[in-house]
Amino acid sequence: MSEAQELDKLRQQIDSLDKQIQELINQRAQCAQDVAEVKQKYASPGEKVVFYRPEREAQVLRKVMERNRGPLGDESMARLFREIMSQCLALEEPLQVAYLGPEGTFTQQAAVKHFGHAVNCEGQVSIADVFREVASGAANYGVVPVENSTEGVVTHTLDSFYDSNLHICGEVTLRIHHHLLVKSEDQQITRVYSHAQSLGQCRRWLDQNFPASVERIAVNSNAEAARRAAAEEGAAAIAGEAAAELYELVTLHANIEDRPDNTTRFLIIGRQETGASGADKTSIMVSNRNKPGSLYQVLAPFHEAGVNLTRIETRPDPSGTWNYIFFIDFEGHCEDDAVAAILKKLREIAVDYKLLGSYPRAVL
Ligand SMILES: O=C(O)C(=O)C[C@]1(C(=O)O)C=C[C@@H](O)C=C1
Repeated sequence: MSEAQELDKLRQQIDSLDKQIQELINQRAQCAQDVAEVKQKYASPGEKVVFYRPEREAQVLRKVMERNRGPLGDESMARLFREIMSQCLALEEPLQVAYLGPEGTFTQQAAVKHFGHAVNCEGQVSIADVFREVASGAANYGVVPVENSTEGVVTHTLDSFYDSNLHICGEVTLRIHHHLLVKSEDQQITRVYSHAQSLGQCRRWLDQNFPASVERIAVNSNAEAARRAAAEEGAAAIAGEAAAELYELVTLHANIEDRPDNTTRFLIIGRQETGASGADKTSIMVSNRNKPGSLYQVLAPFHEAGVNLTRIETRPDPSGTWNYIFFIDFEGHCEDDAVAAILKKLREIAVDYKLLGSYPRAVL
């Protein structure tokens, strides 16, 4: 057989498989439409039907990864299903998602990683605006950064939960690669723009590669930094690929983050609580009297029940000087017996306590 004949034979196979895949995807989409009808049928009069089910999506993606035998990798296969499910959900209800913008930020990338491409993403100016959009119902869900493996906590996000009734219904993690971006290669760089967190994530690289006379200027977002680098002579930006593409910048140095495993975790916030997926996390905020042993009192129930803490963060309590709020993340769902018993104990002993949400552990 000639090359052309061999290729023709294989391509016929691909055409036939594509036809079957396409038919199956449409059958799946039809099922999702039927699911939507069932959800509507059983809703109480006047109840707002919740079409998006994060726990079910996490289960679907985990199953895809578990049964995958290749040659496509587990994550690549899950990303394909992520998109199929995104399109299926859009048939049930087109979701509005508010994210910390503007366009080109890592938070936008996180939103797409979590929801797929079939949602309407709207960039917001601040974390407070993301919370407001979701609380007012203008957006179904919001995406905000909460911590970075190099620079630590995003305090605005944690503080926003203090007087909000929104729930955490998901998390996404994103490997963050920063690049030094310029409008053209042949200019003298006199200042570098970026978000304060990103300047921190590239501190050592900046120290080694630029003299102190090159100003480091913190701006609202990496995308705003890229916009300035595109507009101003002598300016460079530290930002990601999406911002570089959006503002047509040249990458002078790639991957300049100090730590190669630099990762940011984002939260999905919404107005509904999320059911158990089988591999979940719970986030709470709790404060106790400022006296010896008060943190121990809060943590003891976790130790006694053998429940693993994944993070603990302390923030000043806005209602009293030198009082503190602990933000605690741990494994398990608030419907699990062991977790429910811990939460009951905390409600009894703590001065203030709020369940921020139980949600599926990040799959992708
Ligand atoms: O199972 C559901 O509740 C569905 O609506 C179906 C489906 C899917 O396509 O698998 C779509 C959207 C939901 O967020 C979860 C899953």
